[in-house]
Amino acid sequence: MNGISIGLLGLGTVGSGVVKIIKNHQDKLMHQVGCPVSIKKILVKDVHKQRAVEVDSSLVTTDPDEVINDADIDVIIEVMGGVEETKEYLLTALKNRKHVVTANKDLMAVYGPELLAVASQYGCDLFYEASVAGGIPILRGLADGLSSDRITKMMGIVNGTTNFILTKMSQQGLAYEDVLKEAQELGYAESDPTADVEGLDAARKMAILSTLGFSMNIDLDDVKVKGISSITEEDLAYGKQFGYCMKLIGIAERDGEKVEVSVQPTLLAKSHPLASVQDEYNAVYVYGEAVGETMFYGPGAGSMPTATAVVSDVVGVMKNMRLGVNGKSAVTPQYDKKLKSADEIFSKYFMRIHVKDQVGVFANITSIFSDHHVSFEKILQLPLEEEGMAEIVVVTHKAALSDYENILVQLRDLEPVHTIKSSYRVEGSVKA
Ligand SMILES: NC(=O)C1=CN([C@@H]2O[C@H](COP(=O)(O)OP(=O)(O)OC[C@H]3O[C@@H](n4cnc5c(N)ncnc54)[C@H](OP(=O)(O)O)[C@@H]3O)[C@@H](O)[C@H]2O)C=CC1
Ligand SMILES: N[C@@H](CC=O)C(=O)O
Ligand code: NA
Repeated sequence: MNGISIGLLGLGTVGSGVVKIIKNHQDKLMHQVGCPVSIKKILVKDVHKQRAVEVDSSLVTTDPDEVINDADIDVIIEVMGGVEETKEYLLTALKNRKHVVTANKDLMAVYGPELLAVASQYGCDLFYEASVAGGIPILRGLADGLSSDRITKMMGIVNGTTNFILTKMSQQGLAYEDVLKEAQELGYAESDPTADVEGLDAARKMAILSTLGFSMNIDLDDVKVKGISSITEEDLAYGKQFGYCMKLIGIAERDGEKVEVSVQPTLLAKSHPLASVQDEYNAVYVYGEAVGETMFYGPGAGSMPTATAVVSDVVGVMKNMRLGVNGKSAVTPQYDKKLKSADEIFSKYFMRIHVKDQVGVFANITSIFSDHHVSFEKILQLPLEEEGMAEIVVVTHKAALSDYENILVQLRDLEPVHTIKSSYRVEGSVKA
């Protein structure tokens, strides 16, 4: 090979990191792949925009055809985001027999299987390491490092923005809106941060992760999602008092042939390995039948960490080129999808409710729990400032999700119950 030409789609946070790594690590890249790597064309929306990195203005274009249809370009790096239009660009590129590297979880969570099939049909690689947990090599960890094992559980802090927000809120008492703004300024958040704070970004990553880890096509719609925007200071304080910390956790668990996948704010026992993951850092805890516990930790967002994963994928493409095995690494899922029903999903739960402070209320509430065979691990009642009102906080023992949901319905119908203020999944145990 005389050299590898790259077409870059996007020159924002990640794209500028890619340009810097290709420029600054040229020696290392040459050594790994045996030829120079250069960027031939860069697609942007606005050619006049000030960039975080210096690029020759002749490289920059607003015409996608100059990139995806350029016969001299070998590899397309897609770091522009978007779904439908972007998918069309990548399909064109693959059909033009260009290898593709993408950081786009929105795209891969929905069209991943289709794009991978087209890639292998045209003998091309399609790598997407940066789409899950930014700079952490988790997809390679699952596809290569743990390929001989049977994965039964994955728990991930896979969204840097929300972990940053929850860390600053609980450790420094900062306000949600202020910390979100800081996460946006630091380039962690998506251009519209709704997907971050409402859990959709993490859900997309969990769909990609569980599809690979469980070798089963998990669709985005299969992932139950709840975000962090309604978490209050009181929830964080009670969590702390009980020995837990609040994290947005993606959980993918397999029992036998059936799996569950969800993303939700979770109170984690402080002794859990994921509890120490702070700020914008991500981590994925993976349990395999043979290997036991493993944890992959690192920066899940930001320009240079994400660009590292992108350029490492390019190195993967180039190594495959030398071996003549491009397009052969995608493995079709081994299993048909089987999802657990609500009576097959078990967890502990935290609930905070406001009730009228009158005779018999406590007994009414506890009898609803016992009618559904759910017992308490912890329970607390405190008077509220409002006259005649009390707050009850419980942590249950493990219960079926179906039972817990029925309890919530019955509590809402119980006259002395004023509001169910919050309800969260709980992972791990805290002893007194
Ligand atoms: N930021 C992060 O930490 C991470 C991001 N990702 C993913 O990487 C991708 C890029 O993210 P990020 O760099 O943060 O995004 P930015 O918004 O910073 O950059 C997007 C770039 O793409 C260009 N672009 C967007 N739409 C079009 C279009 N229709 N036509 C031409 N150019 C377009 C923009 O052009 P212009 O500059 O002219 O507006 C910009 O340069 C996304 O898929 C994101 O989810 C993945 C992991 C981490
Ligand atoms: N917005 C995402 C960026 C990386 O995927 C995050 O905050 O994790
Ligand atoms: Na990654």
